[in-house]
Amino acid sequence: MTGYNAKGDMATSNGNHRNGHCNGSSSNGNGTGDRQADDLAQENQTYPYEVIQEIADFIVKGAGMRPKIGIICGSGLGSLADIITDAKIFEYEKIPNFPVSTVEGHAGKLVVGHLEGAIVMAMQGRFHFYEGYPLAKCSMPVRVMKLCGVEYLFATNAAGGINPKYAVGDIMLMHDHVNMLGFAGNSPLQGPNDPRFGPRFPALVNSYNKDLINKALEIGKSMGIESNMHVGVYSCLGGPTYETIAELKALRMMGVDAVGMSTVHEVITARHCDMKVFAFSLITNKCSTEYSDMKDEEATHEEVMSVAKNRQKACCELVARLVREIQAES
Ligand SMILES: O=P(O)(O)O[C@@H]1C[C@H](O)[C@@H](CO)O1
Ligand SMILES: Nc1nc2[nH]cnc2c(=O)[nH]1
Repeated sequence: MTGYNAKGDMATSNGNHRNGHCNGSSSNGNGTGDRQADDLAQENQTYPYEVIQEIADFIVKGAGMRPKIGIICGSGLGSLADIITDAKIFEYEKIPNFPVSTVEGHAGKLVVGHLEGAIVMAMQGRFHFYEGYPLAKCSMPVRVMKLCGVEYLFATNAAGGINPKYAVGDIMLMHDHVNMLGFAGNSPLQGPNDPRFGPRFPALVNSYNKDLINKALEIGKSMGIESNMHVGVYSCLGGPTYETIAELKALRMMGVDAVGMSTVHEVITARHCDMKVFAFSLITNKCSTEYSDMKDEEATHEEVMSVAKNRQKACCELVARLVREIQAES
């Protein structure tokens, strides 16, 4: 199989670099390297269709089943994959050309199995821009899901609540996003477009499936958590820093309700290849937009993980029941 380095570029050796911080030096073994090929590879951070196909084939063959729904577990929400039965588990290290998870709360396992009658594949661990991965690499698994047969992407995340009405532990169903990394000229679709995945210029106005949002709201009602559920706008920043008050103010002025460090590039990649998307944020911390509100407490990843742990039951139930409804309709 073709080797790709940690930047998602073609490597000329057959070694799969497993470290997110590859030095980018030539790997053709002669010490000088084919500079032209290296430069081209650096520019082209996308994975060729054939490589994605090989990874998908590896997973489908290894699992012995073809998933219809893909789930990305946010920070501390890995238990979403624990409710999958008859599971075949793939450690990221053992999947050819797959990146590795480097963040606490992201176990680095792909779980394929049954949930509520549907075949699903769940990522226990996603890839973030701040880990040193280009966006195309962060969202490469979404394309793998597509070629495995996935039609629906469920993306979940932990996020800070900017909307003053949001409380810690609330769930915000995403109905739109502000792509801050995109504002800065960064996209998972940068580089040559392969029309086998999707069009050069995809539209994103209907990215978040309204039917799935409505179903989730109904499920929330029947779970008795409707007052802890919102529909709102998420924005992804590059991280790994949490935001300053001035940044939070600016995001709020732009209509952002919750802020995180993921999901948007996954959604863009999923919509590009025509998957139906459902996404939600678990509000793990409140973000104040006023200096006068500043208290001693600051956001920490420990707090994020602890809130996610406390709310995992509700998140699992929401996901499971939505999967059941999708399965019942098909
Ligand atoms: O993977 P997600 O977006 O759920 O993780 C959020 C963003 C950072 O990775 C981390 C910060 O606490 O949580
Ligand atoms: N950027 C960002 N990501 C988060 N993930 C969980 N909480 C936060 C937050 O407050 N800001």
